[in-house]
Amino acid sequence: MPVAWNPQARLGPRGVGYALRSMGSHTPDLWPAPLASTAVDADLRVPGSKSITNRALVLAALADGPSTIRGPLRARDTLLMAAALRALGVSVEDVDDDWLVTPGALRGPASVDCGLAGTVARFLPPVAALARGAVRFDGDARMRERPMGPLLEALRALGATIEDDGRNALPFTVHGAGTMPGGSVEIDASASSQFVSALLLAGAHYDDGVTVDHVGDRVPSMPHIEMTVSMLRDRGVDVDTGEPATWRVAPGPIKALDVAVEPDLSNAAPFLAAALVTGGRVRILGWPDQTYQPGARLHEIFTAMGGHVRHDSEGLTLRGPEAVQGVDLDLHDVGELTPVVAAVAALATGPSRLRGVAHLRGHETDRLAALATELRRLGSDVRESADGLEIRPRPMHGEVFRTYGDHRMAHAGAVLGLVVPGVQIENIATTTKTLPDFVGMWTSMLGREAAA
Ligand SMILES: O=C(O)C1=C[C@@H](OP(=O)(O)O)[C@@H](O)[C@H](O)C1
Ligand SMILES: C=C(OP(=O)(O)O)C(=O)O
Repeated sequence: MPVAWNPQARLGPRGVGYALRSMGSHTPDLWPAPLASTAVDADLRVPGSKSITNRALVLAALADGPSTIRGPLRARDTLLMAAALRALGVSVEDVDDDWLVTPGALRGPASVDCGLAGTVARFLPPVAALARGAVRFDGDARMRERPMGPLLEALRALGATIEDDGRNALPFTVHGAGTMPGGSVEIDASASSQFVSALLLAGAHYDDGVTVDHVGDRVPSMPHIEMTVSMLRDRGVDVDTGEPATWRVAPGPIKALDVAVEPDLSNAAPFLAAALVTGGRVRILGWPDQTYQPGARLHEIFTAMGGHVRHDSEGLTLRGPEAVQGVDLDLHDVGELTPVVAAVAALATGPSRLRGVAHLRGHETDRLAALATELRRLGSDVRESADGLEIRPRPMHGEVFRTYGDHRMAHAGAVLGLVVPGVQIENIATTTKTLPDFVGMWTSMLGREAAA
């Protein structure tokens, strides 16, 4: 019989009692999350960053010559981006593990499937406005609900013709005229930093460039905008960030550039969390010295939760503590880390407050509602506020953990399943959005064969 996990028990999450779990047959769409029979001890390499790969693809498509993207992520979000660029007339060829991107005249008619990728849905309409012809955008049912309005309005103000059904959301058609006037625009980017990144990525090809003024509540995920600015500057684009909440991209060429993609540090989060909650050790190989990825904050966050983190030339190593500590954190800048941090918080010895992340309600699912529901289902005491979660750890028990088509919900469930017997994750395949083989990596981290 499965035993319940109890944060108050002195045994702590490393207790051998967790190791027992029925290995019987399971419903095909439910993945029995493996328990850690001992403290995790592993060295891992995670695939390339989604955010860097998709920016590199867009910039290579707009560049003045061919670019090689080394070690790109090949997962649903980036394969959709590559397919969309091909549909627009760009050549994206596989060369061993790399992608060779050769720009072509952007043209419609074309159809773009955004799937559930915010980066595809937000970064490509400003590019499609530069194409000659009609470019139709659509995506998964949930992508039709994710915020798009401020970006579409901004593009219209900059000279684009966009036809939609009056909801200012997917599906819509961008009628590209081959050129875009550009200029200055105000936008409320409080729902997504991707609105700003999108305008900056294409803006150098607009006749007057683009000046984006954010008006509204603070912009989330600022490191992702800094990543955009830095990748533009690496390609010779003049970006002025002198005034707060204003970005100006001067018109001009985007230089072709060969780049190596950093590992995806947000996807490293569940693996590092595995060391934290089992009192083990995980090293992520090739952790960059300098990065704009939000995962850089994991060092500080997991240290605050009791982990011992060391970054050296080999990678980033996390050693788990005897007991995980609760935290009070503003995750506004690094919202995509929230699901995994919430899972660890539910396994802590004290309460946690995660705040500043109202924009997560517009992500792959309403992540605040989803986390509150699923953590409660397993036994936690969770209070959902407008912009965050308060989590009071309680003894947890095995249950179905629903993912709502959200890869990071699946990561959160897997972390819980390491120490809570009997957790079954619905639709683990949703992890392929940004990681081609989460199950394989997870089970090999635990020294097991993949069973899904
Ligand atoms: O630009 C990017 O690559 C991203 C920006 C962020 O979006 P939001 O600002 O909408 O949170 C982040 O959550 C997303 O995973 C990736
Ligand atoms: C919010 C996320 O994705 P997207 O790029 O689809 O917005 C995410 O990966 O956590």
